[in-house]
Amino acid sequence: MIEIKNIYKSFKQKDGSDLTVLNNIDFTIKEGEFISLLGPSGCGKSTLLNIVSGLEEANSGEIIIDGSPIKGPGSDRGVVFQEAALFPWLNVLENVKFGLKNKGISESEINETALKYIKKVHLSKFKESYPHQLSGGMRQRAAIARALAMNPKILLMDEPFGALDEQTRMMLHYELQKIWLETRKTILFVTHNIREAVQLSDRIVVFGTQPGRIKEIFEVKAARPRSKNKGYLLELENRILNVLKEEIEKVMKEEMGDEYHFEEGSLPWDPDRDMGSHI
Ligand SMILES: Nc1ncnc2c1ncn2[C@@H]1O[C@H](COP(=O)(O)OP(=O)(O)OP(=O)(O)O)[C@@H](O)[C@H]1O
Repeated sequence: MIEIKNIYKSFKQKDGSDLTVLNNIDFTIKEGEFISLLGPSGCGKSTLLNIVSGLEEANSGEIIIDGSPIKGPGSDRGVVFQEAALFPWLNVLENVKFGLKNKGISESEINETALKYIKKVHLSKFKESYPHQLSGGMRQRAAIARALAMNPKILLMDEPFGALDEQTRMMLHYELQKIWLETRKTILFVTHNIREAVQLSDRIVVFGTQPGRIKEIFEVKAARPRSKNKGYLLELENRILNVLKEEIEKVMKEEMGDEYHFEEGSLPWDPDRDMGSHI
C-alpha cells in the first residue's frame, strides 16, 4: 500500500519567488491497484511521481510504503519514463541485464530472468538489437522489461506512451493490461490522455492546476480487456472531460490572456476525424 500524505511541494523560481506546484495531495493506493494521475500540463503530475520514486523531495508531507516512510529511491519502485532511458551502447538483453548485476545472483540466473521479461514484452527476436535499431514502441517495451526484471512491487510510469503513434499506443495498452493482470504490480501511471487513463486504470486521480491539487477521483468499473465496454467508457471519458474543461481553460488563459474562451461547437466537427481525447 502507498500512502501519499499531505504532500506540499514548491520550486524556487529564477526571480527568487516560490512556485507552489502541489498543495495538500492526500490519497492511498492499494496493493495491486492501477492508478492514473490525469491533468493539464504543468499541474504537478510528474513532480508527484518523482516524489513517490524518491528522486524528488517534498517540502512537507510523506510517502509511506507498506508502513515505512520512504527516504529516497529504492528497489521496491521501478520507473519507466516517456523516453525509454536505455543505454545506447548496450543491446536489449544487456540493457535488461544491467540492473540485475547488483542483485547478487548468478550470471545464468541474470540471463534467465532477463530473457523471461524480454519474452513477456515480445522482444525475443530483437534481444541483440541496439536501441537505435528499434522503433519507439519497441524501445518502450524494452524499458518496461528492464523495470519488470528488477521485480519491483511498484511500477511508476511517467507518460510512457506519450511519444508514440496512436496504433502503437493502443497495442501497448493491451500489452500493459496483460502484464498487469499477470504480475499484479501496483502501478502509478502519469498521463494527460483521458482515453488512456480510462482504458488502463482502476481509479483516475484528476488534478486541478495552479497549484496542483486533487479535483476528483473516478473509479473505472469495467472488466479487462476493456475495448468491449465502449458505451460506459465513452460516457466516463465525457464526465472526466467536463471536470477538466475548467482547468484546461485556466491553463489556456494563463498562456493566451483573458480573451481566450473555449466555445463548444465552434470547431467544424467530423466524427471520422476524431483524434482521441488528448487534453
Ligand atoms: N526542478 C524544477 N524546478 C523548477 N520548477 C519545476 C521543476 N520541476 C517542475 N517544475 C515546475 O513545476 C510545475 C509542474 O511540473 P510537472 O512536470 O510536475 O507537471 P506535469 O503535470 O507533469 O506537466 P506535463 O504534463 O506537461 O509533463 C511546472 O510549472 C514546472 O515548470
